[in-house]
Amino acid sequence: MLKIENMGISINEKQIIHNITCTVNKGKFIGIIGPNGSGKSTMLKVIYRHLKQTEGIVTLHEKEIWETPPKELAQQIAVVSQETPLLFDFTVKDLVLMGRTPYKKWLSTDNTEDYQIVEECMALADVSYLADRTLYELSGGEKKRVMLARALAQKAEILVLDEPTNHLDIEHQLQMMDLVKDLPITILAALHDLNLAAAYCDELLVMKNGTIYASGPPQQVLTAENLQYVFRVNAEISTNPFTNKLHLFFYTK
Ligand SMILES: Nc1ncnc2c1ncn2[C@@H]1O[C@H](COP(=O)(O)OP(=O)(O)OP(=O)(O)O)[C@@H](O)[C@H]1O
Repeated sequence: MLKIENMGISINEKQIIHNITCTVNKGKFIGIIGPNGSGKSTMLKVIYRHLKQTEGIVTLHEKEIWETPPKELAQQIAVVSQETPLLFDFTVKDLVLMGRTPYKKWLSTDNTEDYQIVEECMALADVSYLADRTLYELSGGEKKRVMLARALAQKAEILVLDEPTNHLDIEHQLQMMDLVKDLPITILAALHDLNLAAAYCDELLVMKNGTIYASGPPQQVLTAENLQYVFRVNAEISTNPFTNKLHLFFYTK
């Protein structure tokens, strides 16, 4: 269980996020939504230890994440961030294999199991056909899927995704969401597409001005009133006739 208590972070004396308290239960798909600049990425960066909180604590299995050795944490939390690493000369296969690093001892070589996991994760992320290409030769969406394959190869119990569907065409957006939804692990994803968030997430954290404004199942938090207050748009709440999931229509006037 991931627990965040009174967490906040200030950068150069500017408070970016504050008073974040939430518990993420095992196996749940948690969506983080909120307008631009509301603090979604910053909150995720603290969770995957890219930034250190200046207030409060973040624990995984009751242990403060900053007390966990990096290798051990990498076995527990995998990330697909918004940035692509500058590893342009590596082939896709090699990049995905890097996901196995947290399981390696000093100077140990990759084994059959590692290669099997790499093949399996490339297939899941639909990038097997790119295996021998370098990152430099890929489109934005292809890179995103390669980064997902690498994160999957990490076999972590929590997968953090910062705008995972950004750059993806509609087929790959749905494929990505279907894939992560079916994983037997905890997912924490910052999402801009509120209809995807409504359709796939078990719970949503709605952020505004650096803190959590509302949280709960999509039906509970995606109300016209909340959407007007948080996103400053009008919304008609409906149901997708094909999936039976919540569907939102937006308008401004
Ligand atoms: N390193 C930094 N130094 C100063 N301010 C920062 C830094 N990183 C983020 N911020 C500011 O913190 C706020 C929250 O940023 P963050 O990237 O977390 O928002 P977000 O909700 O993910 O936004 P978006 O939807 O646009 O990706 C923004 O106002 C941003 O300008």
